[in-house]
Amino acid sequence: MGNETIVPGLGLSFNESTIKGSIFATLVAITIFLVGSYFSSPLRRYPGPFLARSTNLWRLYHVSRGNWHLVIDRLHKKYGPIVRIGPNVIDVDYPELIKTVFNIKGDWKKTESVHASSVLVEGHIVYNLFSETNAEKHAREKKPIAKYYSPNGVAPLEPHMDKIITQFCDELEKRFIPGKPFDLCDWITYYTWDVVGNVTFSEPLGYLAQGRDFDGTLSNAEKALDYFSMMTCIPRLDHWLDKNPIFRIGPPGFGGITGVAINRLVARYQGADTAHHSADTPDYLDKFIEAKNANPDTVNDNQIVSWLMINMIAGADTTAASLRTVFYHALRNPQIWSRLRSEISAAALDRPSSPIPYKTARALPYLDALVREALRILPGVSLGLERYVPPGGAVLPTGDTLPQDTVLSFNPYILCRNKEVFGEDADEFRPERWLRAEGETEETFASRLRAMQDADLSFGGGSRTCIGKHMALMQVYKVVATVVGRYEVVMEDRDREWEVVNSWFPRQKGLKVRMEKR
Ligand code: HEM
Repeated sequence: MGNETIVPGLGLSFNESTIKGSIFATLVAITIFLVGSYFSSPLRRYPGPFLARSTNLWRLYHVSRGNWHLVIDRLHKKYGPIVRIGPNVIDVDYPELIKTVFNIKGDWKKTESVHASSVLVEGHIVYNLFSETNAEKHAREKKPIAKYYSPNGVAPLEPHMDKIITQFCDELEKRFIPGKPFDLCDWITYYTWDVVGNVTFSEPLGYLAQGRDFDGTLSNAEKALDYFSMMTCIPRLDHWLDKNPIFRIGPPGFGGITGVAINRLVARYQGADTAHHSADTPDYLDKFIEAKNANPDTVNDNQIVSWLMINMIAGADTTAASLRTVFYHALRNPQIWSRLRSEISAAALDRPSSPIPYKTARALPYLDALVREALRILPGVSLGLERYVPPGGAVLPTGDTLPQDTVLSFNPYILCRNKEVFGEDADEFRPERWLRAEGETEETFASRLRAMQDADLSFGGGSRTCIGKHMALMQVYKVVATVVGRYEVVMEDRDREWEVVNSWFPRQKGLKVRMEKR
């Protein structure tokens, strides 16, 4: 008999040689599994880290560290345009494939990687406009409301945004002028969440007024997004964790936001929110009720709550991430800020008494270049957008055919840095790349611009393109133009890099500024 290990309390005893034997058998099994999956996969010819070929845990580990964009960038620099990042997943840097994959037909289906951002209702998982992967169900959910997010659909929302931009400026002036340093990152978050509240319910959610995450929603959202980002790697895990009907082990739920959505819906039906809501300036809740009335057989109140929630969950942090990038780079590079200021002055927009109209802001070429460059250098989604290869397989630019159901991952962060499209300085922040260069012919510029636009996946593409794009852009252009027109803003420490945590949406921290009125 060898040495025995006794587990107190359980009355179990293990023989030392049995333990060693079990460890050895487990190691052998793991090795056989790793080697087996390495040699048996049709993707074995594609380069990538050894562990990534056998398990998605490798990717999950890196995504959980919040620096996936840097890891995948390094891997593409090392291996080239194709990197195997999972047993059945390859990440590709082929802008020429975007039009084929992100098409209107939707035959390249979204993978289950987005399923975690759903809810469990009475034991059933309920998907939303973002996480629904079934093309027919997705179309049914999108059709009744798509028109409210088109450029014409968002135009009537401008007064709602004006109200919040005015409040944003008032709060900053009251609290920080003259010259008191504050973190612009936090205030941008309060701004975008309040805009979403106001365009959706005609009432801000209250973060600007309170100057803090008073109800914990913002920090809950951060934790939920961290969780979603990890579940993109092994979506099945979510069934055991957050969607476990017996014992839920997930991130904090969106109970607060769900409560807000339900309460506002009930208040609207009862006419109890007339203190802030007027039919003259309709909001999304009005539109969703209109959609229900027009489609009584397919739209019910649960659907309305789902649409309301998606506005908040998908609309605020994405826009905040992009807006922070605009300000960070404009403030870090004094020549960018000064060129922007000159453009605003030349357009007679200095010290505007009210928020600058979207149409005016959109017509400023340098501001436009700045926003495009910010969306390029750090896209609001910097994880891979995954699609299944459809029946019949797919041919890569290399000539290789990929079998049906292989997962192709397109990371906007990578595609937006493609040197063939964006130039050798693609890693640098340079808004001028979006403008016609000196000596460049109109035709050359037009074709260069088209190539850059075609490679830009910052809002996704095709049938699953971002529904909130026009709303997000309106928020961004208007507030940047208004702030630059009104204030002198200086970054506290221009040499200090900020911190970027790449969650489902990138989260930046550390943009300390001081402001003065112009
Ligand atoms: C600058 C801000 C934003 C960025 C960078 C952004 C980015 C994206 C991207 C890349 C996708 C495609 C995801 C995929 O293919 O898997 C997407 C989809 C989506 N976005 Fe946005 N988004 C922004 C703002 C918004 C806003 C304001 C809303 C508010 C409604 C929104 C709602 C959605 C929805 C519902 C989808 C799924 C659309 C579908 O599958 O039909 N987004 N977004």
